[in-house]
Amino acid sequence: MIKIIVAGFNGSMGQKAVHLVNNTEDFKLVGVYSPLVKDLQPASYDLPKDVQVFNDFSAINIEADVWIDFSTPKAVFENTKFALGHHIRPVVGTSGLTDQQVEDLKAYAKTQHMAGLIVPNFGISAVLLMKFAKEAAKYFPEAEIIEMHHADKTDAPSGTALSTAKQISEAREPQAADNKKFDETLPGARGGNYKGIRIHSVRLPGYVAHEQVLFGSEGEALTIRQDSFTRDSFMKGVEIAVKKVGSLTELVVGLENVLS
Ligand SMILES: NC(=O)C1=CN([C@@H]2O[C@H](COP(=O)(O)OP(=O)(O)OC[C@H]3O[C@@H](n4cnc5c(N)ncnc54)[C@H](OP(=O)(O)O)[C@@H]3O)[C@@H](O)[C@H]2O)C=CC1
Ligand SMILES: O=C(O)C1=N[C@H](C(=O)O)C[C@H](O)C1
Repeated sequence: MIKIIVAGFNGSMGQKAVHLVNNTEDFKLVGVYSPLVKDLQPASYDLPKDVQVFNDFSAINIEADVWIDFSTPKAVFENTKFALGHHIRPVVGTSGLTDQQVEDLKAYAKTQHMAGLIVPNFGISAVLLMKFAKEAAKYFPEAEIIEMHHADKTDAPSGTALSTAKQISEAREPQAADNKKFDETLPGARGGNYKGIRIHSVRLPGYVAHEQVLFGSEGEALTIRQDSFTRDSFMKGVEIAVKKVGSLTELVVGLENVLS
């Protein structure tokens, strides 16, 4: 039995994660965490009666194997550190960790002799998009990313877009940073700049999570696109991550590392 805590259980993804845990053989929900939740009735969030509801770190004193995190970009670093420090393996879906924070967490995991998984995107379509983009970058070094999300998403760019940009930048020939002088008559028109890769973030009602990577070269172009139409589509990846995180020996980034 894998004993699980879900952080951010009251959010859109947290509720899906709670449902997944409640309905998966060998998974047991032992606790849920979200700081603003007070006097909550377990039934209102589809929580089994014996689940402990926590609204602050200091009260979390239960035994657990895995910490699923779907909280907020502001909270994810401290949450992950807490889990590692309490020997609960984190499976982190929350976006917003900077490259430096990921490095710091990896180093901290080592000092704690702990492992875990940070997953920018649990969707297989997104995992494949990143794999294909990395491959294409060897031949098409010039790339831009457009990510499109629902209007409630507070952070930009998406974690997936940043992860895609990181992988493209690591795969392509070293390039001079994008230092072309653009005359931005509307500031921000050229998007964010990750090591020379422009990222454009769209936030609109009706969308869930989508990304396009556009590669351009002399006389030709390649576009790779993925679409996540429902939040349920991420849950297969969460299930795999929770089942596989126990076999890892360090803090790892990317679902591809546990897909066989
Ligand atoms: N990796 C992946 O495949 C996916 C990742 N995500 C990411 O997951 C994250 C959550 O997304 P989503 O569910 O849509 O967002 P929501 O805003 O719906 O949920 C976030 C929840 O976290 C709670 N929360 C606030 N502070 C903390 C804290 N310190 N610790 C724990 N919980 C906290 C919030 O509670 P309250 O409302 O009371 O403040 C809220 O219920 C985002 O970063 C998103 O990008 C989303 C989809 C897929
Ligand atoms: O907020 C979301 O919805 C999503 N967030 C993740 C991200 O920032 O990349 C993953 C997916 O895009 C959905």
